[in-house]
Amino acid sequence: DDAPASLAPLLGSIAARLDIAEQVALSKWDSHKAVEDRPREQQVIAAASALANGLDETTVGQFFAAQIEANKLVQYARLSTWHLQGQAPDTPRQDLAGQIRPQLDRLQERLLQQLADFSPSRTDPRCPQWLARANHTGDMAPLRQLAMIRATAELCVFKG
Ligand SMILES: C=C(O[C@@H]1C=C(C(=O)O)C=C[C@H]1O)C(=O)O
Repeated sequence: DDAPASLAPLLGSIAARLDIAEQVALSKWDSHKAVEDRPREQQVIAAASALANGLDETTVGQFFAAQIEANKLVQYARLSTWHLQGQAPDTPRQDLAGQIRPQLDRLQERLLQQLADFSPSRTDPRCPQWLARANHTGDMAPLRQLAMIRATAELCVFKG
């Protein structure tokens, strides 16, 4: 009952997108901008739908909405910790519009390709178990685990 080979690369790219949330949160700490930016979210989803890769728009929209929700979850958690500490880490910053968002954009195509590759397995009854196993591997930080669970929440499709 091993997961199909297409799952690990998809989860790797989902995690890579979540890694970027750290930089996003730092940028928002500095700028005092809200975590949530609806117009930007709509752009992200529209751009993904345009690439589509043979996937239907509902699937693409739902998948990227989940990535965005997971990304915000990481940001809210980081900001909360930094408020508690009264400071954010003194690490090098990246520019949101000039560097961070272009990085997120560059991940889109890879995510879509990997989602398309995994697509035939989405309706497999073992799908939730494959994901659960992947999301409960020993060494994952609690916040990363929660974010991965959120990001993959709609990946499996239940039929019947
Ligand atoms: C990552 C950001 O923060 C939030 C998450 C987004 C995303 O995951 O793409 C988009 C907009 C924001 O609601 C951002 O502002 O770019």
